Amino acid sequence: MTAMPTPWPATARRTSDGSVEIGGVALTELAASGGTPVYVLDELDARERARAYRDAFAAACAEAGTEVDVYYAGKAFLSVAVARWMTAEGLRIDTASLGELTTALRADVAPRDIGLHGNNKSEPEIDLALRSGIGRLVLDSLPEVTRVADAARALGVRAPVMVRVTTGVHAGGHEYISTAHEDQKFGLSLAAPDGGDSPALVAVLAVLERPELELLGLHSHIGSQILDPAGFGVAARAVMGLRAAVARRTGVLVPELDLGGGFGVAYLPGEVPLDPDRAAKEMVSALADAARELGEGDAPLPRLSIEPGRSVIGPAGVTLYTVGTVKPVRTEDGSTRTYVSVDGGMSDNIRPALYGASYHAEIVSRSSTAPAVRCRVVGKHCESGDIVVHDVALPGDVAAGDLLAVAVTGAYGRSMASTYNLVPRPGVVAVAGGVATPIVRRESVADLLALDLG
Ligand SMILES: Cc1ncc(COP(=O)(O)O)c(C=O)c1O
Ligand SMILES: N[C@@H](CCCC[NH3+])C(=O)O
Repeated sequence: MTAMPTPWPATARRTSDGSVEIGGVALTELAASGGTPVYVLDELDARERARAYRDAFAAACAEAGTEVDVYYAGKAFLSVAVARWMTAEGLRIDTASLGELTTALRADVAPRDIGLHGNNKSEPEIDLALRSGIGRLVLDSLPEVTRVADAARALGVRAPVMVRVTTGVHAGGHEYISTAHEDQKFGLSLAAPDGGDSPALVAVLAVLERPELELLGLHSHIGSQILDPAGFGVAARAVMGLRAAVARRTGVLVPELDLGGGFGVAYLPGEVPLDPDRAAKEMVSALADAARELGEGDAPLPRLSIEPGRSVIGPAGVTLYTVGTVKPVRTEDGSTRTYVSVDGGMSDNIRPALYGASYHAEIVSRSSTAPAVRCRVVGKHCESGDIVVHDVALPGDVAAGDLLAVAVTGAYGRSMASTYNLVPRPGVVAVAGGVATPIVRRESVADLLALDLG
């Protein structure tokens, strides 16, 4: 039995017959009993990653004399079971919709350990957040300050809030997933082009004027799939600057800063993920440097929070497909590429089509001594952009019936899945200690037809 290297999950092993098991569960058996495609989540791997963030940030913060809360960003993938794993490892849960919030509550996450994001929160979202007493709502615009304050007044509660700011730091893997540059929909800008108050400062002052709101902190999320931690430091300093401006103007020292998620992972063999220890040190030293430069002297550093999603659940997940049609195709440069079709595609993983994202795949039902050939793994949808893996070397004898696993699909796979072509969404199975536990049921055509009102 051989452990499989990055980007495969921690417990992935190739056995002596060449097939692969994860969490002690043979993928061939999993496919035979439940069918494919299926998302497989290595519980131990996900929990280890959650602990790594908790421990790295707790250590860096303790050294600097402050504390940290780690919120797992449920948008990466949330189910009741995953919410429970995360809280068992000491993480809180960050949600971004009624569905995510309801799932976290269904998992019995303590409401005070839940956060709610959204640039356009609905009335039912705000209402559920306030009624259940969640720990924080992250406000994203000036109108939302009024809406949440009014809703809190109507319910007779005080709403704990943060204000999300955009620092101008442009970081991350793709324009669509960078979130702190100026020309996009999230947050309130720190920039004050006309020399007046920045939109972020205006919103903070508006929060402080409403007694129904309790200002917990300032929030910055600069993007996703970030591999260089420097951007976190720049953002931390910028938010510390706003905190100082608020203190000068009002005397209020905002107690907490959330520096968001976005920690990058290795999708391909040989890639180096962002190390949680490095990210923690970068963020915390930037906070301490900024405090010193701002002349805050002995004042305590703000409490820190972060919101990792992808880096906790992404590498813990693989998608298991069955190979169907295999077709050699002549390319424009005169060479041959083998198109390997699988029984899923862009409906279970939109990231290659949406972001040009790269993935790694291997045959996991057997080993082969056949020389490798250049392959493109494609789905079953009516779209030529329905690509699962752009370029991968697979054994030349790859054939219908082989099982193929794609690595690092635990984040933004199932959570961004669609039913394009009325293809039902795959289920999610957690594997650990030799046991496979379905945690999200596979959708069926009957489920889809149940929505069709005729
Ligand atoms: C506000 C916020 N927090 C956390 C995350 C999680 O990001 P990631 O999954 O890259 O860690 C996102 C998504 O990018 C986000 O928008
Ligand atoms: N969905 C994106 C990242 C999330 C962006 C959320 N702010 C991805 O798959 O990479």
